Amino acid sequence: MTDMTTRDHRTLMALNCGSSSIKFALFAPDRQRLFSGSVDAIGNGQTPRLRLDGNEAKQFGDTSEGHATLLPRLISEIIQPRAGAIDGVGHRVVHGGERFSAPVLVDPEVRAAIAALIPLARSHQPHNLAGIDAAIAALPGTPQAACFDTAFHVDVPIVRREMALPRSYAREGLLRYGFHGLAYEHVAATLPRLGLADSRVIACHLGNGSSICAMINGKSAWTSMGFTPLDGLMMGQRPGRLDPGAVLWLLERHQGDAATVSDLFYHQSGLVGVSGVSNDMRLLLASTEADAGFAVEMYVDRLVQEIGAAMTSIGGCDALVFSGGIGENAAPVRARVLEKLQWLGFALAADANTSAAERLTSPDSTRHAFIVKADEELVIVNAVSALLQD
Ligand SMILES: Nc1ncnc2c1ncn2[C@@H]1O[C@H](COP(=O)(O)OP(=O)(O)O)[C@@H](O)[C@H]1O
Ligand SMILES: CC(=O)OP(=O)(O)O
Ligand SMILES: [Mg+2]
Repeated sequence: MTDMTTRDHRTLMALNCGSSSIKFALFAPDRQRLFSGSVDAIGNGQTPRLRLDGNEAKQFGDTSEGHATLLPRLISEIIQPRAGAIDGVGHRVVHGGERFSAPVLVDPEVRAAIAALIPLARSHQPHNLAGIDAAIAALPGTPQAACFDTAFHVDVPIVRREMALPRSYAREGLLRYGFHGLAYEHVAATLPRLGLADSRVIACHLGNGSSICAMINGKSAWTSMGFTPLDGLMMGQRPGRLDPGAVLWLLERHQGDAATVSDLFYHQSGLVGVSGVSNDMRLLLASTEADAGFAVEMYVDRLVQEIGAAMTSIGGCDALVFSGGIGENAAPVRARVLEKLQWLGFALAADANTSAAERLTSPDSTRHAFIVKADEELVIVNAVSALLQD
């Protein structure tokens, strides 16, 4: 039990390890953000870059480094000297499987259960665990909480959570879990301010991993990712929806070597695979290579296809929301998507789009599109705060 007085004195840290990035934020006891930052371009051959409080990015580590080596230094050299005492840490954990549908405090048994889900989120779960381990090492005895990306989607109707396979597999846990739930929870919390509390909203979270969530009244009703974060949209390094026949063909082509095919799907496909240039949308938009343009066109086309699936699944759409590194910053991608959806009544306001205004459509547009900046860290810190009050 923790009383209100204790709660009022907690400084909390949120750590969000994505497939190509680490995002972090420190919150004062009054829940004001003390500072925040990110390390991006991890694991794609570029030098990782650290950005603090929106200041200019600077090199952090070298090209060969991944989350596991960057995290301990980030915590001890960058975060701890600025934060002072830290009283609790919340971590994004991408896969919660069937067991975790709400945030939990991490103990060795919970850590082991999170580790057991590594095969279902190979390019995330190890990074999430690296964050947990680094924080435990740097802050021994400090409560650590895990907040799950899958939890937001637990109420998706079962007919959409199961696959068209013998139902015995679903009983073994072969279900469409969906991901990016912390990002969608923040979008859902923002909808009332946009006048969209009681609406059908298609939220497109477009980062290195990209997905869509169709929400009815702020609750997930359909999502494009599935059993793993490989399904749905084309992404930075992942192909998205694939014909299962192509998976079988690739396995045969590689003499049954599942590790090679897994690496192809998690790291060498999507924007980087198609373009042969990079998974980084900034580089693709600036590139003169024909395949870079082709990859961006495919990304947009696949996105529009899945928006269609999302809309028909929930019987319409009152508004579209863009978030994530691409959704918030890649104006040409947003413009192409909204041009392709013009027939549905989305009238792009070109200036608003170029300047990344909150509303991207003109006042007389039949349907509106918005940018909502992703803030998984806020969702995480609120969850830790609630957990520590129990
Ligand atoms: N100014 C920008 N213009 C275009 N794309 C951008 C811009 N800034 C970031 N991005 C893209 O956002 C993607 C990373 O998104 P982010 O949400 O940070 O990743 P993660 O999924 O790892 O959290 C990369 O493809 C990156 O190129
Ligand atoms: C679930 C997922 O794809 O996450 P990220 O966007 O961090 O890759
Ligand atoms: Mg992301």
